[in-house]
Amino acid sequence: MINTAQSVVDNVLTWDAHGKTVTVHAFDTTGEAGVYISGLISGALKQAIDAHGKAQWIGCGGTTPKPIYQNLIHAELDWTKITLAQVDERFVPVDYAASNTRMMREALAPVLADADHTGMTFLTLIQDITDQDACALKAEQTLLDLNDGQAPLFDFALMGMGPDSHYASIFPNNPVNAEVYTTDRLVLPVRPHSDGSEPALPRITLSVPAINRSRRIVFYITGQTKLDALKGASQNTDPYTSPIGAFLAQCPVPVEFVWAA
Ligand SMILES: O=C1O[C@H](COP(=O)(O)O)[C@@H](O)[C@H](O)[C@H]1O
Repeated sequence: MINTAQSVVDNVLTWDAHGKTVTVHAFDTTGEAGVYISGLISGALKQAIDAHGKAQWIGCGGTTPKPIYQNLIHAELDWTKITLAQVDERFVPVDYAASNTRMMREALAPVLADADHTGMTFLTLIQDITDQDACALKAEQTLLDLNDGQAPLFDFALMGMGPDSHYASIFPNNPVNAEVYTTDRLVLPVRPHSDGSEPALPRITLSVPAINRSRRIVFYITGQTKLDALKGASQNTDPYTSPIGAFLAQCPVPVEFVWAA
């Protein structure tokens, strides 16, 4: 275990990282964590619908969040008033095994909009599978169209982090890191690495300024390896080598982590 000075109160771990406090809600099981996070999401969506008549949120891909999405379908929500967009995606057809879109559609199927539009709207970032740059531009336009040409404000962001400390499709040592924190773009293409490190596939990601346009940002991570990676990377704010550390340092809203052993 990484030796970061931390305090633990009522299963909440905290430590300092460059003047900010990293807060981790710890659970013994993924089942308990899943119930907790789906409660956070449904609460935020309900609150947004009550306040603005609609809710918009973003969700990550990978393997960890699938049970969260499967849990969420049991929430009593007016799904027709909700739009879910992706945090990031592999630039692959949406029926491929590697597709985050495929995973999210499968997990959320019972509440997704059908042909009659009675359900939650799901916006995939894959808006063009022939050209990665065009795909990112079209995905950005789709997000703008959702909000009468304005950049959207998300009511909730469900984020994940890999053991290499990448989040969204923002990986250590990728050239996109030079612009993804400061760009005016909402969506950027991410080129694959050729040295065998991740990302092996081309990707499409929301930019950091786009993710920052969230009222609440919650990362869900599991296992000791990821917790240790978070502790280590949170002490390094270099956007090139330590994506999550850089994200925490710049984020204008408090970021929360939920961790299950
Ligand atoms: O590649 C990705 O990885 C991260 C973490 O995924 P996990 O499988 O370790 O949970 C995920 O948040 C991101 O959306 C995904 O594209």
